[in-house]
Amino acid sequence: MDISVVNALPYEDFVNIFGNVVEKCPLITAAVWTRRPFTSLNALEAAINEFIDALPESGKEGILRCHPDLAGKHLHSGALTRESQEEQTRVGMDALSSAEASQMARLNAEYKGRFGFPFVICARMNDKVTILRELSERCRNERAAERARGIAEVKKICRLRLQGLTLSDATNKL
Ligand SMILES: NC(=O)N[C@H]1NC(=O)NC1=O
Repeated sequence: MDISVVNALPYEDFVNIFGNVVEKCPLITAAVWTRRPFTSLNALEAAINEFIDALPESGKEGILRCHPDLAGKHLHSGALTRESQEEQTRVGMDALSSAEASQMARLNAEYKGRFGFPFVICARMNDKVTILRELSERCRNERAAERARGIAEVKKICRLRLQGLTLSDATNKL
């Protein structure tokens, strides 16, 4: 997909197409539309990252709170966004053994109880073993370090979602 096509999109289309590159945060996409023209997709990604970095810590925590739990109740009820459903399924979060599922539920609850936001990790850059290990280790971090780490993972998820969109039929037909 040519960046000139992206730059020509009215904001309604821009938000429809790119609105979930940060999970359930279309406001970010709507805000960066004003930064057009982008010289490349990397420049669009950079504008999103700058917007996130400029938020107060409460805003960054808000972004984390928009993320569903990994292997949580929404995965099983089919209530996730399409992107999240794909990412979680691809890494086998829907097919955990009962021991893995209960370990994940226990650690997710412990993490949320400690920090007040959910554990976020870029599922597509991990597998279920590394996700469980990271979840267990990151429960021991300080809150500020975890906020920063979670946001770094949000940016990785965003990058992969942007790349996926530029290759997808939806955007190639624009
Ligand atoms: N909680 C969490 O990390 N959620 C996610 N990670 C990811 O790659 N997709 C998600 O929905």
